[in-house]
Amino acid sequence: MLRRAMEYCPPVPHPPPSRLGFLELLIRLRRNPLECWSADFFQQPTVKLRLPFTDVFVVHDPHAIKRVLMDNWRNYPKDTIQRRILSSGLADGLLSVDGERWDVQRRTLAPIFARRTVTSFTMPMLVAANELSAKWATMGSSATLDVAAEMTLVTLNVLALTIFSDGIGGDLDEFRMAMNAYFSVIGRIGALDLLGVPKFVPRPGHRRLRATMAYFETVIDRIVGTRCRGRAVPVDGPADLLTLLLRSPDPSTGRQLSLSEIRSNILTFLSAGHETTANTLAWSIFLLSQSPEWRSRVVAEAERELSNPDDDLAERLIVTKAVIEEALRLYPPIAALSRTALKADRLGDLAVGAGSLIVIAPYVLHRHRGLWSRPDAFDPSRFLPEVRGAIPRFAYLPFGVGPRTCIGASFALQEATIVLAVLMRDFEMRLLPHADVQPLQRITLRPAHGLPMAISRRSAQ
Ligand code: HEM
Repeated sequence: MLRRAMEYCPPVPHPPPSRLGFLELLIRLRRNPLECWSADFFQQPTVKLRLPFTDVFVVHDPHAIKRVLMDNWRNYPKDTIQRRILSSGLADGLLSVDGERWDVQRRTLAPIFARRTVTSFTMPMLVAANELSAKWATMGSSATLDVAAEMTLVTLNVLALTIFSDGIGGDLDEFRMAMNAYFSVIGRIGALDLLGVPKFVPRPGHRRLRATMAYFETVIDRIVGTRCRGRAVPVDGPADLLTLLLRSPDPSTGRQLSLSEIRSNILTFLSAGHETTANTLAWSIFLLSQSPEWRSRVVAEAERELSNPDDDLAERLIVTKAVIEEALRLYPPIAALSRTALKADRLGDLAVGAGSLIVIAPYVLHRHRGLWSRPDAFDPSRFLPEVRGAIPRFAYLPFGVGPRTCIGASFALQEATIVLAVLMRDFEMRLLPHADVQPLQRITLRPAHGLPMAISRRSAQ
């Protein structure tokens, strides 16, 4: 009882008590889609809505989720809104392609993200975490920083070190600024998208987006060109993702990815793996700043395990990983997934017409009253190995599920675990008193006003 009274429930927008009208829905979708979920969505398994242009099924019934994302997944391709929001400009990458092209790319890329390859990236992940720690250590005894922005630096650095181990070959800051510009344009759901206005009708900011894409392509082409002449990859090339991409044949046909597919996939990994993991880290640090109990457990584990940095390091950081998984539950970086029904289907008792829009929102699912106890409370113990198996399989989907599940899930979990452990071992991080921390859904779910914190070295205390 006492424990419950002390439980920390982190900030979220207060759900409107009743459904929103269409105009209010449009306004809130543009401002912050999290504000659209009225209280009933957190209680009902599946909700059918009629919008002017289509029926929408908001699906949080585990059986129906299984049908849409696994059993009948070919009937539910990504819809145009998700395609535009998540993958603008990444036309040939795994996130965007469908049908036969997706089959080939997924088969070809799967071994690159297999467990053994990912654990071999422990060292570059540690290098990036230690570089950030060394930078913070030079900043004096009580520096103040936007920790959310710092996390985007470290995750971009991890990707730079694991994709191109010999560096981006230019200015990492310039690349990061281009990434920020890219995300600020693609992250907004506008009325033109909701009303199904075709792609050729210009959206605000999209001219700038084309210039940013051209910049990325030039940088990546220069790196690929330096690494290999034509398709000849040096046999002693570095053991990084670029080498794996250049070498990987499709296991079924032996065909290699084209240079354009390689370029799109590098860009896809950079954009799909950068902000998502950065926000996971930012939310984990924020949640730990509010919980002395979990903070000291993570610090004790980090001090014990980081002294032995083998490839299995992340697997030994059990408490740290539980905190990250709880942060992914409360603030899932991809807060909503959407699909279109190609043909008519049934989801339980409901008939779904061809062309209907299906929305599955991890943000709602993870706080669903019918699936979780104390859904709004921060409690990483739900994810400790002895009880984790009790979480229903389709109740927790930070990485999606089924054939189109996130290919980088183990990469992201390993990276976030290692970086969080290093920073918690080395620093005390306190939220500034005036900080107003609120989640905002753009392309990813991030703290709306950053995460201003006072940082001081733990060894110096
Ligand atoms: C915490 C970090 C991450 C989260 C929360 C996340 C989440 C997701 C989700 C929810 C999907 C499925 C979307 C859908 O079904 O519509 C997805 C797909 C994908 N993710 Fe991640 N992701 C993360 C990190 C990464 C990383 C590090 C990479 C690569 C380096 C990556 C690459 C991809 C790709 C390529 C896909 C498309 C897979 C396909 O369609 O076959 N992600 N991610």
